[in-house]
Amino acid sequence: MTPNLQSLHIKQMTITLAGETLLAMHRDIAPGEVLTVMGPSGSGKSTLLAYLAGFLSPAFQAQGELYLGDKRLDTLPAERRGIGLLFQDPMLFPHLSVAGNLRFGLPHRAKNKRQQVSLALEQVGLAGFETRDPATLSGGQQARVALMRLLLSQPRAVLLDEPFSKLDTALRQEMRTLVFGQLREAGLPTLLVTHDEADANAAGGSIIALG
Ligand SMILES: Nc1ncnc2c1ncn2[C@@H]1O[C@H](COP(=O)(O)OP(=O)(O)OP(=O)(O)O)[C@@H](O)[C@H]1O
Repeated sequence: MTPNLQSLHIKQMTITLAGETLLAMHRDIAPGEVLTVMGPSGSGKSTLLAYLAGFLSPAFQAQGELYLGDKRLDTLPAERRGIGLLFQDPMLFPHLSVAGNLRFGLPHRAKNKRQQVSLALEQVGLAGFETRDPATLSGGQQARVALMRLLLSQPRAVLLDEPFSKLDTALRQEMRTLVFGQLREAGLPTLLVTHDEADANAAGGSIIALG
């Protein structure tokens, strides 16, 4: 089934903190596009991600609207927005096997779960890893499982928060190619927050500088 690809629309967004404007943005992110956001500490990168994902602290006031295609998101709670997140820590569940972690990503109604999990592992060079305990995987292998758990959850848009910063240099380039390749192939609008210019270059899209 081909998913219905849609753009993410950030419309007239202004976020204020104690009466001061912290962030303002008006931007569309097309299917398969990666928009990179860079900026110094305190410039509002985490705040932007929290606004988009739906867990902005009540300390902030947000104005504007957020849409995925023509569906309004900013009035929906986080779990109904269809936005997937990938952080610097893979955050695999330690009490579940690799397959259990991937099955967790799959929607309840998904068919052929076992097959989908095996296929996802094959796609990232981890065929046969189903029964492994995540703690026995290398950092790069854990990052691959986290990526596939995200994709299996069928997000409609993706937020990446410094996703490569914990990986060593050699692995970092490999993971950039894998992550951006998979997200582009899936046609997902993606927003990347990073301090690393090499991440931004690998993402291949526009760059917004905050602060
Ligand atoms: N819950 C909160 N209540 C009040 N102020 C906050 C809260 N969270 C963040 N801030 C403030 O909002 C501003 C933006 O913070 P934010 O965490 O978004 O920056 P950042 O760009 O992600 O920084 P870093 O790169 O250090 O993670 C900062 O001035 C910070 O002190």
